[in-house]
Amino acid sequence: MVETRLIDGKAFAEGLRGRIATEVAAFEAATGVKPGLAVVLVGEDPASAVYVRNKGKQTLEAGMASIEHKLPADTAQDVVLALVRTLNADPTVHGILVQLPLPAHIDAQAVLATIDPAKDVDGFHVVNAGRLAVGLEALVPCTPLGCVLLLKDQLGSLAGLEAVVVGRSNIVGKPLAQLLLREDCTVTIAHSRTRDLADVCRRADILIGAVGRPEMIRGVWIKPGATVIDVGINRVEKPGGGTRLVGDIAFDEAQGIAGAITPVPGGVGPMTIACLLQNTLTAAKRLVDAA
Ligand SMILES: Nc1nc(=O)c2c([nH]1)NC[C@@H]1CN(c3ccc(C(=O)N[C@@H](CCC(=O)O)C(=O)O)cc3)C=[N+]21
Ligand SMILES: [Mg+2]
Repeated sequence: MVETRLIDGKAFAEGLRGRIATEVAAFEAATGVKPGLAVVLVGEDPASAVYVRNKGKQTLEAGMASIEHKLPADTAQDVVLALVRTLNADPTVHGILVQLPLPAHIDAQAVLATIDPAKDVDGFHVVNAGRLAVGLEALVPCTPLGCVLLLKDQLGSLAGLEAVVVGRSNIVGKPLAQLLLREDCTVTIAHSRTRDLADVCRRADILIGAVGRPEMIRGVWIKPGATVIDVGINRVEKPGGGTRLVGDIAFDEAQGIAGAITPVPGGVGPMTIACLLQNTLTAAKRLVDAA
């Protein structure tokens, strides 16, 4: 039995946001440019509205400008594309985030492809995905970046470790595998069709849940002492009524097995927003250097 450490992503993210705020102030003093983040929200998904509000608040707290565009759910795709082009051309905007998911009548790939890759602070444009894959300077997706920052804080060097990423999405699983490769991990991407998933997970020194299925990864799938990162944010019904958030990992079962684990909430989620602010500052610096 090991004592399982809690990885406090909320506290780490707070510290990171403080360091970013200091850098933003120095950048503005040196260049006269205040980094600006534009967030586009189409429709009224309540969870998305909460995330967008948190992003706006933390952007302002970091000393950056927050530009919010809220469009009705029935907005035509051409209108969204025209807004993105306007933001691409706006010199006060250094980062553009179009909140996903988009309503079904809008082709998300077409919208992402329209964002200037230099302002693509989500790192979802194919140019940034490709640049990450071939090892060029890129804007890197925020959730994977946050996971790697937590892992390096816990473990120091990740070189040679076995990492298993459960989940193959374009926004988490695939870019996270690329980042872990860059850290010299031995990387496996597992998913819903993986055979003997429990055995694959038990190989992992670093186990990452990014499938979006509540508590799917069980305690006995974890190698004793492994570092476990839970990307899942699933809202589930409580037995007595109401809802609560759970991750993709059965958190209670992991106690006494995992060496360390991120909680949900308070783990990866806050790191995602901190990394978004980091990417906005990075984009602003590169845009000013290129001007
Ligand atoms: N273009 C785009 N980029 C995104 O990065 C993006 C997106 N679309 N669509 C939605 C998802 C989700 N997402 C989260 C960000 C922060 C928390 C977060 O801060 N969570 C807190 C609070 C959770 C809660 O209480 O609801 C926590 O885990 O502790 C969660 C989820 C970013 N997303
Ligand atoms: Mg996923």
